[in-house]
Amino acid sequence: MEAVRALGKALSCGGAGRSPEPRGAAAEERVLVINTGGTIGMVAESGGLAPEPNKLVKALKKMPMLHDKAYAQERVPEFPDDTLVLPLSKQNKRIVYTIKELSPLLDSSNMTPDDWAKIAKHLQKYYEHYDGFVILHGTDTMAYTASALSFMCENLGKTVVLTGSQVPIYELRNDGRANLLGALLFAGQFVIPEVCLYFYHKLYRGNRVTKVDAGSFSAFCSPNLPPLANAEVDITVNWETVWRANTTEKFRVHTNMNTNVALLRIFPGITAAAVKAFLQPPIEGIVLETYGSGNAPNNREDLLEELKKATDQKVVILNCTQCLRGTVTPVYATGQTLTAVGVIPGSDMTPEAALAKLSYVLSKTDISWEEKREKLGENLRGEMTVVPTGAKISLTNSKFIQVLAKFLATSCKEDGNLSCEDYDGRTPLHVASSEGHLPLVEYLLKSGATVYAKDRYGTTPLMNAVKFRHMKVIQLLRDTGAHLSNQDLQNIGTELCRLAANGDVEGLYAWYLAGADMEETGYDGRTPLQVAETKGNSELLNFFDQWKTKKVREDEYARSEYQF
Ligand SMILES: NC(=O)C[C@H](N)C(=O)O
Repeated sequence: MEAVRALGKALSCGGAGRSPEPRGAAAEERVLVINTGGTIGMVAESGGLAPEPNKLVKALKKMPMLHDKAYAQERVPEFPDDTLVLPLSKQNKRIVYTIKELSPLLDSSNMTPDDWAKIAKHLQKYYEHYDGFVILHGTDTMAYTASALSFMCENLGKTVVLTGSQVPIYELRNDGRANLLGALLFAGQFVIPEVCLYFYHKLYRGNRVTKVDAGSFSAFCSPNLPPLANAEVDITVNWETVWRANTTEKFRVHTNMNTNVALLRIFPGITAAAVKAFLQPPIEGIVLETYGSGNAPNNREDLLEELKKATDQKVVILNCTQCLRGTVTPVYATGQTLTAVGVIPGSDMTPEAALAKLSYVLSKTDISWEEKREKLGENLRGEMTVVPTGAKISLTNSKFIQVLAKFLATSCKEDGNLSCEDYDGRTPLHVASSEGHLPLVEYLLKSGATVYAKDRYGTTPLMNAVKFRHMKVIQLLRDTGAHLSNQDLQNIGTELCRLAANGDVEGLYAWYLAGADMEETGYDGRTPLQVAETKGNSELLNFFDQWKTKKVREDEYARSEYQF
């Protein structure tokens, strides 16, 4: 934790009295790059291409498109050794990125669910310290990792982008530079709260991709969902497609995936003995890769019997098509037979996503076998297309959005996106938080608005709520995962001391709820409590008393009768 704090300090824009960064500089966005290996950082060895540890940062520092040396040298305080900075982007942003190299670096063919867990734990550990995340990964199993992480990351609110390359970044002609740059720009400049995969100018939903080409820079495709964004002459985000967590719960990772799962691809003449052997314990779930729109022979009693026996034994069988594109439908009798023996239709999921989903759902210990089967048929992370049942208010209903936007007195530029911004980059959530409109804040969060949106000045909805002291809104935003950024915490000690000097208990309380450390010292080295003690204000001392004796419990405060 200390190391993280130190890093935060080094990356924050300077202490009191220091010039924070080169004059006139743009806001800095911070991205953590987790390097797991893959071709992007490989060198040729006698046994073939293999990842080379401790080489990437040094090499990137010599690439002007990936490191602005002049800016880094002028920067006060200086960046740590593992931290680089991109040249100023067209959107006037400075993306500062830190590279964490996992050990050992892996060819992705060597990866296992333990490695997915390791990545997920890093995301959890550093979640509040960075605006976005890039995961450098080999292409061979990138679609599996992206799918798995999409389920393991629950209530994700920040952008996570996997990328890699087909040719090492150290070679003259390579795709690594462009892929890394694109991934950094998306992770640092957009709140796309998904596990994404960026490759060859396109940002995809991670659980929708599959590797389709071993010899092309365009290695991936997303057969059943258009890209989330395109990085061509302009960067265009397809906001209508972006998945929203629609939650007021905090980010967490689920890492104990069930490994008793497998993929079984049927083929003409497959024997019942092979299927039987495959379905033996400890197997708990399989993805059955079938023909066309989910078909398997319905004239093979022996085969169907083995499948039926397995589902009776509570083995979960999820049906996916072998076709690259298309979906499992109940059009054919040969498909319906499978459903009759207990096989679950898997819609248009890729086998990679279906396997990861199976592994995730089966690992849940708090739900029954029937509930697990039900969950597998639900769209959990945008991994499959479901035909909506019943009329619901749709976020794609632009009239609805416009009415809401009007109500919020903001001008909405993009239809159907509750995180759309006005000229100053303010979203409806910024406005509702400033106004202290709790039901509306809750509604927006449950409708997919992001707590991590920043306006033109880098201000978040949480800071708006702190400024106008809307305690319950602060609490709700915090519950949803909002946190103070380094920019917010600049000179925080001095601000808290100022509030203490003014006897402003309400102001202190707002910062406290937002997560500020009440022990930060001001410019003169005193803590807010020391300032309060010299004041002798009883309400102030009472506040600090409660804080000190841990009587001030966040949830009690926000929801209780405590009145200022
Ligand atoms: N292009 C690549 O990254 C392939 C490599 N074998 C890997 O998956 O690690």
